[in-house]
Amino acid sequence: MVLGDLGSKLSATLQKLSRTTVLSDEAIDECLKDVAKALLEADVNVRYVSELRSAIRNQLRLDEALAAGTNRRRFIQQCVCNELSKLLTPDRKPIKFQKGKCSVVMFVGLQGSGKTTTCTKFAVHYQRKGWKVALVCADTFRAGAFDQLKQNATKVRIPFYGSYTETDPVVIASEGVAAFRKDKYDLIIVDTSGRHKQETALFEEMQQVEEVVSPDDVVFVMDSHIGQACYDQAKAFADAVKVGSVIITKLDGHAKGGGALSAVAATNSPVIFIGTGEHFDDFEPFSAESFVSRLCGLGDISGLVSTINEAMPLDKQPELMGRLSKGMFTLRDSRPWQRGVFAIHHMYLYTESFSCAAVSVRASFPFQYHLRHLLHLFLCLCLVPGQFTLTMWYRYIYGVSMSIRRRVVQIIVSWKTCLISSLSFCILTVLLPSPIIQVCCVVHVVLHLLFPHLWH
Ligand SMILES: Nc1nc2c(ncn2[C@@H]2O[C@H](COP(=O)(O)OP(=O)(O)OP(=O)(O)O)[C@@H](O)[C@H]2O)c(=O)[nH]1
Repeated sequence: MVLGDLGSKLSATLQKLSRTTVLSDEAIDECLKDVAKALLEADVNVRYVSELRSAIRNQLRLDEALAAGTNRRRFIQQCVCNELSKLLTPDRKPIKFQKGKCSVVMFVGLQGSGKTTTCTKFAVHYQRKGWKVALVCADTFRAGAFDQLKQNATKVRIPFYGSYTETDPVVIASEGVAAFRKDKYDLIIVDTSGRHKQETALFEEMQQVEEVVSPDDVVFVMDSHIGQACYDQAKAFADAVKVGSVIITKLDGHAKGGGALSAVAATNSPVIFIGTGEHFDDFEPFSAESFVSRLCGLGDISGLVSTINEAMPLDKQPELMGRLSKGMFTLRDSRPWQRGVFAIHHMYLYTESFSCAAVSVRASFPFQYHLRHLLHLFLCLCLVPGQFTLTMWYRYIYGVSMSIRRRVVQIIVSWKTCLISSLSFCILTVLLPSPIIQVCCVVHVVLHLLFPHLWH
């Protein structure tokens, strides 16, 4: 999970509060101190941390007016989440593009922040929705920038515009945008050179590009590793051009990520996507509530629902709803959905949302501690072989009585299945490093090897 470090510290703090027997003022103070410490360590700007702390304090003062029976611990956890969400939700709403109306988006940011890669990811995201998308390379500063964009665009089959001979980015940008506008593209994405706030000439050039292409949105691309320096850099860009959205990149590494909060505050613009890897699929739409909820370990049911909506083949949904309403939903029915989840590489998010949701019912469900592992196990059994049904359990039991000779023959016959499922489990063990899963995986692989006929 992105921002894993900050997330685990925040959820540990909030869980510590839930375990406190007497919820005294000291316990609350200590909780707020731990939250502030976790945020500071994650490079969140000092000013915002102290603002957040006093905002939570103010909300807690209202606590006295709470109706009897309200769970104070839950209320405090909710306050922390709400205030963090507020920090990530500026007044300005994300700009909505319309298919059929030609929109231009200009990408700006520091050198090496990941603009060119993010431009392609952004283009791919809209291309998959059926939009007509094009890329323009207005980066003449870095040698090889055009080649990089050309390579990326060719790989994903998106038309592009750039020049090896023209050195003026303003000319390239205006020619490229005019050409694609003429061809009625839905979305034209302009990549610009990376620059630093001290480079006045490059800043002026960026303003000139903005003037000629008149973008509908200017996206500030920020590397999540830059830490406390982020606020000043983001502010310099926001003062120079009309930044309307932010994309945070490289959240897959060891980034502390608190800079995201600073970038939002400095530009007063929402984070629209996050980059979580070098591949074009490593790109996630950003929702402040879901993000903060997962960060605080409170589960993300709305995220799970939207993931399911994305993953489930649309033509299967009415049929599925019908079966659900008749109480006829079986493991077999959930299979296309599971495969869909795999297909869009959301497995991690999916299990994460589930397990977080399990943690959130901790108070009301006595076996909740094991629920998280059971859910992982369930997913592991259902998802990986993609063939598991309840009847398999019975076949396991009957398989034990088979003769050794038949077992050996079966193993030889179905070695491919064994190999694939063993490899799948090894990958799963790496993805979900929980001891129970590891034991289950080993047992499962052994059973596969001993009774391979069960998978036919
Ligand atoms: N791990 C990781 N790497 C990324 C991500 N986004 C981009 N990168 C890598 O960061 C490096 C720089 O990315 P570029 O897209 O070339 O950056 P740029 O902002 O266009 O660079 P300039 O044009 O010099 O300003 C490349 O090696 C990318 O593969 C991300 O989300 N995660």
